Amino acid sequence: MSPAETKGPLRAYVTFLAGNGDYWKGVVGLAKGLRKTKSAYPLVVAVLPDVPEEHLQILESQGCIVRQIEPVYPPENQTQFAMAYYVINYSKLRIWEFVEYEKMIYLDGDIQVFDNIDHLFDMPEGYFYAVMDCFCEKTWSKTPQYKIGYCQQCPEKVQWPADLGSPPPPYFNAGMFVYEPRLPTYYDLLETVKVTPPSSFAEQDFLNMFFKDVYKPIPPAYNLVLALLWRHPENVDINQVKVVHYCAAGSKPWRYTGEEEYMEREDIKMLVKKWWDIYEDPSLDYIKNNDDDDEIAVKADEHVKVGPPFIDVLSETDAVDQRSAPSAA
Ligand SMILES: O=c1ccn([C@@H]2O[C@H](COP(=O)(O)OP(=O)(O)O)[C@@H](O)[C@H]2O)c(=O)[nH]1
Ligand SMILES: OC[C@H]1O[C@H](O[C@@H]2[C@@H](O)[C@H](O)[C@@H](O)[C@H](O)[C@@H]2O)[C@H](O)[C@@H](O)[C@H]1O
Ligand SMILES: [Mn+2]
Repeated sequence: MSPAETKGPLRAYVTFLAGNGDYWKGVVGLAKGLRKTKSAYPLVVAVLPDVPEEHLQILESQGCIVRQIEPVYPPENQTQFAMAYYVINYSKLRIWEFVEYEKMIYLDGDIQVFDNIDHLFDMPEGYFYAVMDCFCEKTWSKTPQYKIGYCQQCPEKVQWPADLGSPPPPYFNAGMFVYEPRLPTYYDLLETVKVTPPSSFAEQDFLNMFFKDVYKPIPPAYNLVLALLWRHPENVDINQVKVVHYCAAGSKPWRYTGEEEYMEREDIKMLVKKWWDIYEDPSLDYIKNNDDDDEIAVKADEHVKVGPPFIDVLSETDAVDQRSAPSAA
């Protein structure tokens, strides 16, 4: 059934791919994982210009909708990001311009979905939904919360000291979130990033600041940040986990060696195997059928470019109306 005949507003999952390295394998795994859960929605991949054509064709062969985006850079800064490559993650902000979709679920390329989570699209509009992060890994060592041993996953363990003011508001991991692409929000994001000094967790810190008034935490089952397994096992029921985020050092399944700290754990080995079982399952490969001809899937050599023409068209019509509307999450 082509989008034109589909009932109701368009929805999709979306991920982000940059560089000519091996993250495309994560995206292929994600596409196959969503197919295995029988999700009703496609996977859009926002790709930077440095992603090789060969990788784009692999993604399209797996039924992904490839969308070219331009990079977004933070203002000039001397910041030491927790990981130097985090600077490219600001480009994730481009997914707010995919306004042909009424609602999207963003998933990092190092995430796998093991149970159907389509029901998240039916949560009330106007909020930004994501899972709370953990502050206990070394990547947080420069932050005040790490220095005093405070983590929002166990706020009773170390009280937030009064002389540091009020405790930090709930803070989400930006590897997975439910959001509503809207042009006024998109323009506001791009303008605000220009005047916001970067910090350790790059766009994740920025998004937490930007959406702090509409952020709604959802359970860790929807984005298991692996560190919770050894930092806060009491907060995790591994049998209830629907989405796994392979963000701990050494846990990217397609690069897994088992050598880094915690990587020899049996639960980590089991989750990495579960990822590989999907990645290598030929029955989960995309099979193009004639219905798909009407899909937005593009031919190999002409990736849909999102940019001025599309935005210009909108800005002559709806965007003006939308600007008067309150900006959604
Ligand atoms: O070389 C890279 C690094 C990152 N990413 C994308 O940016 C996301 C965020 O980076 P990463 O997941 O490595 O951060 P982490 O969640 O591990 O901190 C990845 O999942 C990918 O979708 C990418 O495509 N190429
Ligand atoms: O650019 C900043 C990144 O910040 C987040 O990763 C971190 C965070 O989860 C820490 O809490 C963990 O300790 C760490 O391992 C992990 O890499 C997002 O997953 C990623 O998508 C991206 O936004
Ligand atoms: Mn990630």
